[in-house]
Amino acid sequence: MPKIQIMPSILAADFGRLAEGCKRAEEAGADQIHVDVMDGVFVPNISFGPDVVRMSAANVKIPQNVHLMVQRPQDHLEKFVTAGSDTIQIHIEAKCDVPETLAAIRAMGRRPAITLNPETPVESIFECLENRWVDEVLVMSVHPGFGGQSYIAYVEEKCATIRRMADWVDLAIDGGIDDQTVARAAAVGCNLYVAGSYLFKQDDMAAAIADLRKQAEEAYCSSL
Ligand SMILES: O=C(CO)[C@H](O)[C@H](O)COP(=O)(O)O
Repeated sequence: MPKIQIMPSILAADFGRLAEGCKRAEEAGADQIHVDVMDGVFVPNISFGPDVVRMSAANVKIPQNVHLMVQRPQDHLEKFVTAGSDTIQIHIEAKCDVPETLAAIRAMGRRPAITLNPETPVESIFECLENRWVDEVLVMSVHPGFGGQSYIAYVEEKCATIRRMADWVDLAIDGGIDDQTVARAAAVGCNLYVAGSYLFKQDDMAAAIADLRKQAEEAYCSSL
């Protein structure tokens, strides 16, 4: 079974105390910090740039999982690598040469990942899996751009297809993950869980992370 990992999204942290938010997530048992980068073009919102990745990397020891919701990821890779990104997720819908951009991420010593929006057919990423251009796939279970949206269940079919095709890949899910949805995502093969608003609103984030992890492990095991 692939390792179950919980990745709090600092999009849901207090922007006035981001460093504290990163440390709080690490101390609560998070496996990675998820940083949502939005350019206001690919998605209708603007969030963080490489300096926020640099800040997070300076404040925690766990890896930086960086989600580029940007139109032209190829123009920004070096800055995000230098800032301390460990995994870099680009969108299949971005305006770039996808194989070339994924190869560039790998050549810079980072983990390449491909992301797809809820309405994007799963077939669009088959080539990435068949050629092992990626170490990770991120399935969006909300329309990207904002935290706090409801989980879109129809993406589960895509997750199941990806897991059937690639037992080696880290399969992440992002959007609306909480104590009601994590087991559903695990049952279709997801092993990495991005959770923003649910985790940051908790008084006891450590208990919430432990609960998500336990639910995910049980549901993943039962699906085997
Ligand atoms: O990528 C994102 C938005 O584009 C966020 O990571 C995602 O929505 C997580 O937030 P929440 O857990 O609040 O749904």
